[in-house]
Parts: sequence; structure tokens; C-alpha cells
Amino acid sequence: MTPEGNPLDGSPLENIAPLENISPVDSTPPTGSASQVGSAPQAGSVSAFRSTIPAGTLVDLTVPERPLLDVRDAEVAYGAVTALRGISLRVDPGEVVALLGANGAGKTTTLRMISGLLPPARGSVWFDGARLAGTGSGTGLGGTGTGGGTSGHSGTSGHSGTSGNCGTSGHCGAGAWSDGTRDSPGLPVHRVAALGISHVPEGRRIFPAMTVAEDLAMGAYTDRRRAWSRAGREARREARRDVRRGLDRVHALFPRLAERDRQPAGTLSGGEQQMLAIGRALMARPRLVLLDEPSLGLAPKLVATIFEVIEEINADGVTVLLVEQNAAAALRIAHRGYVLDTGQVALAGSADELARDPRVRDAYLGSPSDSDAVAP
Ligand SMILES: Nc1ncnc2c1ncn2[C@@H]1O[C@H](COP(=O)(O)OP(=O)(O)OP(=O)(O)O)[C@@H](O)[C@H]1O
Repeated sequence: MTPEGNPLDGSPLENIAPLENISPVDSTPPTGSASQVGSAPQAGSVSAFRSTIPAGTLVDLTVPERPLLDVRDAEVAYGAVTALRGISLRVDPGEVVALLGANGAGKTTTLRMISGLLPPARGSVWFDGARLAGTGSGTGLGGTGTGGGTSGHSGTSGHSGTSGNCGTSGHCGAGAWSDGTRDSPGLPVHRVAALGISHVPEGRRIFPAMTVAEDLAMGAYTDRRRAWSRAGREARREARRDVRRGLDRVHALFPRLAERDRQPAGTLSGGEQQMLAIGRALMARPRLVLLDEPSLGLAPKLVATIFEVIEEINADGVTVLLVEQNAAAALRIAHRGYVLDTGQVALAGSADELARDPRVRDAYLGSPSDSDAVAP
């Protein structure tokens, strides 16, 4: 997989910014069995996705070999605190991409921006060529965007402010630009989800009073399915069959969830709740899953299970952007990775290159012998 068109994705490993500020974070030894980084599976049908693009969404048709996710020069601030300082990264169809970095580097903020929870103050976020948020030009397909025909990674138009601390409950960007315009605040969370991006946030935000089955069913309730349910009896039947297939797949990945079907989600163990959070995200049949610290707080055996499941999900054709403190385990299953440092991309490269890089080894992989176990 050789992504083109992004200066961050060169090979050999590119040094984007100095790493002096990176301090060691998690030297947990690798868990689970080592696995080779395999070739990425093919992505799903683009035409199927095209039919889900909301009218008026700006679509960039000018980038050859378009990435599935393209974050361009994005800046995000929480009030006076600038968390992302011009981040550019891309995820190609079928990849697992690891996002590493010290505490406070901006990993969670990056995921929240992509899923529509936070608006970029500068830069833009694109999904399979469709602009999700921010400013920047492209080729308009619905007529209401600001596009003018060029793409690339610049594309700002003077927005300099943000909406402050946006919380976790929903999109906070609409109409919130400091210069008073309503230009391109971004799609709200439910529209981003309907396009095929599922976000599993840190801390397993499940619905504790619901049963496992009800919680999973919530994941299947997207705009796309709502549209089907309005479309007639046969479409409703197909939607139900689609939910059933999704549930069967989740149960196959996590047999424990099938056993706990009627149990209130709040009574599950921490590991089971993480399974439920990932399972719920998969119920939406995403093309891209954003995973925020899926192994956090889990016992080593469960950590291994979670990483095996991520590989299985990816083998099914789902693209994954993975935020992890367990860098060794993340780089074992990732194709590529980025290292963030104080809101900027400090390093980018293939997983093997990152695992071998002395700065990554020192900061994130613990002792040289630990990292030797990761590098093939
Ligand atoms: N709601 C908020 N209000 C103000 N500042 C915030 C808020 N959330 C995050 N920040 C700040 O933004 C920066 C990036 O935080 P973020 O959570 O994205 O980092 P991270 O890399 O995910 O860290 P960790 O690994 O500890 O989860 C940090 O300096 C943090 O203090």
C-alpha cells in the first residue's frame, strides 16, 4: 500500500517534527500472539457509498487514488487551548492505521473531530472525497458547497475561532465560527455516522440500563436505515435482514455477547462492555471504525482478544483508525501509523518503520527487547 499525494506518507520514515518533547508513556509489554502485517483487503463499493452522500455535500473528485479518510491541516481548539495544530493524515481503504502519542498529544481530539463532535477551526476532513467538516475547496456535487475546483491540503478561508469546549454529546460546530459565518461547520454526528464512520470512544459509552440486545440494536439505528424504513415493506424487510446479519456477525466475533443477550449492559464486566461498545459500532455496518483506546484497563488476555477482533474486523473489509497507548500491540496489527506530539504529526510511516525507529522504541515501546518482538 503506497498512498500517494500526501507529503506525510513518504517512505522511509519521515521525520515531520522534532520529538524532543515526547516522554515515555506506556511500556506495557506486548500481549497476545504476534501477527504479520498482511495486505489490506479491498474496500467496499464506492457507488454504494455515493448513494448515501447527503445532497449538498462537497465532493472532491480531483484527488487520484483517493484516500478513505483525509484530514488536511486541521486545527482544533477548546476555547483558549489549541489541541490540534495543523494535523494532516490519511487512511486508505482497507488499512489499519495506528495513532500514537503521549497523554494530551491530541489523539482523542483527532477522532472527535473526524466523527463530527468537534469542528476544525482550520483545515478540513474528507471521507472518500466528500467533505465532512472544515473549509477547503473541491468539486461540488450538490451545489451548495464552497468548492471551486481545486483540492490539496491547504484550503482554509479565514476561520480562526472555534466554539470552545464542546462536550461529548453531539456536534457543536454549526453556526459557531468566530467570524460569524455559517460556512462549512461540518456534518453533524448522525450524518457522519450514516456515511459509514463509527466511533468507539474511550470509556465504553454503553447504555447501562438497556440489555445487551437493546444496546446493540441502538447501533443499527442510523439515518440510512431510517430512510429504508420509510421506503416500503420490502425495503423494511431488507433493513431487518440487514440488522440480523449484522447481529450474527457481532455474535460471531463476540460469542460472550450472545450469551449475555438479556443482561443489563451496566452489569457486564469491563472487557464485556468494551466488546459491546465495539459490537454496537459494527451494527451500523461502518466502512471506517475509529477506536479510542480499546485495550484500556483490560486484562492481558482480553487485550489480546480485542486486538484479534480488530484484525478480524479489518479482514472483513472495515478500515480502522486506532488510538492506542499500547503501541507495541497497535503496531503489530497496523499497516501504518502516525505519532502525534503536542497537537502535531511528529512521525509517520509504515508500522514496521515506526516499530524500528529508535525514538518510537524509546518513547513508546519500552526496552529494546520489547520492541524487537514487534519488529519483524
Ligand atoms: N474538553 C476539553 N476542554 C479543554 N481542553 C481539553 C479538553 N479535552 C482535551 N483538552 C486538551 O486538549 C489536548 C489534547 O487532548 P486529547 O484528549 O486529545 O489528548 P490525547 O492524546 O487523547 O491524550 P490521552 O492519551 O491522555 O487520552 C490536551 O492538552 C487536553 O488537555
